[in-house]
Amino acid sequence: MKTPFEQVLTDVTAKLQHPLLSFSDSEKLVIALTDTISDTLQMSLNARNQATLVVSGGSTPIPLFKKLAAYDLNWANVNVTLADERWVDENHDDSNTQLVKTQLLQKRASAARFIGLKTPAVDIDSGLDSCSTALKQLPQPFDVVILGMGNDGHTASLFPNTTTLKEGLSPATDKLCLSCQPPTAPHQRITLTYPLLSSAKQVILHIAGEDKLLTLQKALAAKNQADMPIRAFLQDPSINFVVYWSP
Ligand SMILES: O=C(O)C(O)[C@@H](O)[C@H](O)[C@H](O)COP(=O)(O)O
Repeated sequence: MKTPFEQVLTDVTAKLQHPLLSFSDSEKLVIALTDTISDTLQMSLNARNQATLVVSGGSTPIPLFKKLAAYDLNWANVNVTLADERWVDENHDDSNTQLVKTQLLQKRASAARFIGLKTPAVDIDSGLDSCSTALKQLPQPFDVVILGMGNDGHTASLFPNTTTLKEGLSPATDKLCLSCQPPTAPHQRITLTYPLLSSAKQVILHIAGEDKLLTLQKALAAKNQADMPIRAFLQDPSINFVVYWSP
């Protein structure tokens, strides 16, 4: 007899068009995900002598960052950038740049080349051009994109029902990044757009907790992407997208 929660997991797995890897705890997930990321980066280093890893902010990836930082890779040839950034200076505690520099770019990974999204521009919209120029210098498609998800269905800084969301999710946009003013979260944000994120060789949604699995179930139960932007990824069978979940 399945518990109600096991039924949610079964339902989500059945409805997803992409694989869901579930782990009994966060530590096991982090070990498996670190192996996947480092193998993919290593393949690219072998083939092209460089690799690009795109990471998200939030609290979920912190144990992953710590583990990855100690991994034996030629980090000097690895580019690291962000799926999104809050429009705050690096010394602000909400800065994703600060998070990545203090949690990921340590130990062996301190040799990696970090490309941030926050610029010295006076405001966010004036910063988009130089952000886009920096992103264009990175080899594309990216090797690995790690996304998180909020319980409102946002991912990166593609927030529900925001003014720039339609363009951010449009497969036809030629923009690499956009600004976003989330009504439900602090700070203006810069986010990479859906076509850029989703074109990565490997897109990983890293989520933890029963609440996130229920959010995923809700996202799979209807179609409107403006209400839950994560649906853009869930509904696209052409992308290489995998969900990693632990309680
Ligand atoms: O910088 C950010 O806020 C993000 O990139 C965002 O999309 C994050 O991944 C989710 O909000 C999940 O955050 P948690 O991991 O804290 O739940």
